[in-house]
Amino acid sequence: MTAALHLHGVSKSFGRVTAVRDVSLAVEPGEYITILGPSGSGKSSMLRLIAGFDRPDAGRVEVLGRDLAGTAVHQRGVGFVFQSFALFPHLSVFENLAFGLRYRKHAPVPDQAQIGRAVDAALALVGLGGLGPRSIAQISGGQKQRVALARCLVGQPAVVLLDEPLGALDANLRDQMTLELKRIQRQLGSTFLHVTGNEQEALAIGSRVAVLDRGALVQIDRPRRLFEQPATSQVARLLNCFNPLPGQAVAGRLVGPALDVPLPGAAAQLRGAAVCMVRRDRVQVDAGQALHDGHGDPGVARITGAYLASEYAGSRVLALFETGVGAHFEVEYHLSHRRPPEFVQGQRYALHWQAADTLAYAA
Ligand SMILES: Nc1ncnc2c1ncn2[C@@H]1O[C@H](COP(=O)(O)OP(=O)(O)OP(=O)(O)O)[C@@H](O)[C@H]1O
Repeated sequence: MTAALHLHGVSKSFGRVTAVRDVSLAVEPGEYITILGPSGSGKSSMLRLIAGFDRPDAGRVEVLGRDLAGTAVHQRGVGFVFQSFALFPHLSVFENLAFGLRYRKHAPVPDQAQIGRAVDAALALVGLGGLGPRSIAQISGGQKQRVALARCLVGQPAVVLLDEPLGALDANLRDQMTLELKRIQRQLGSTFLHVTGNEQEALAIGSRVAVLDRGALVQIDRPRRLFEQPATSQVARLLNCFNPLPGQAVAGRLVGPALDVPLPGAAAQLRGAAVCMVRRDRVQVDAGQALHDGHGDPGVARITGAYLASEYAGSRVLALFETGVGAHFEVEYHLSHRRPPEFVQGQRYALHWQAADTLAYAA
């Protein structure tokens, strides 16, 4: 099957900064790809190269098998939704959508009735049927977001690029639009690339998630696999649900001043500087045997930590411990299936988990 979008070894530098580093990526028609990366990892630069706002220094971009080198922005079959929406404030909602169809350089639509049908269909698709006559000043932020999306979709692009599309919305609207974006994409069956710095958004929306780290594509996987098997410690950090434990790998164990845990499986072969990643919701806390070092059971990893505080976040509680290894160690309790005990501030506890649940990486 011809990929909807195919990047072949695409790179782009600005002076000394390499914003996009040898990225290759094939996206099937109908896929919803989220692109996750920290600030400055090259997410927007990658979208801009696909849209044709910038030219790659090396590599090529293809849409539906067509090499886009030298193809102008408006002839690429690619639509772009800006975080700032970039709507025409003096035009009505209807005219914001109609403008592009009427005046675009490639295949403009002169027929008013045809424009009307296309605009109405796009507004209905994003849930704004009947809002065409309103001025942009008379609609809410969430509605502006939908208008920006409809304006992109009305041109029927083969690939839709969304640059942090939910960034300007408050939390409730963001959740609502997360579902809406997926529904709209499914209904259209078109191909979406959606940039975000938010791991929950990336995992919730993407059929696959592509992770960028310093301009390089370090992993692309289905959300569940990404979550369970992050390819690098950087990917694991980005997912924001692991405790990093830095140390030295020696004879099948990760050791440090306050650390001595078994390395699981093939990771037992690691030597030298390494980091273990421990999922916050996989950790058990025992008050009774706080200082027992756990060497007795090779299947269990254990460190000790002094309880600091808890953070309540609705259906979850995060308990924080000072272990002397790296940053604060966090234990997550999903209240639907376990409750935290009454921790005593300053008291030391044993923090333990199945060694097989540890992820380990060379540092
Ligand atoms: N036009 C430019 N001129 C110079 N440097 C640039 C330009 N565009 C991007 N960069 C640099 O390239 C790197 C990647 O930037 P980019 O905006 O693509 O990252 P990002 O992942 O989208 O970040 P954010 O999430 O903060 O928007 C950064 O170091 C940035 O400063």
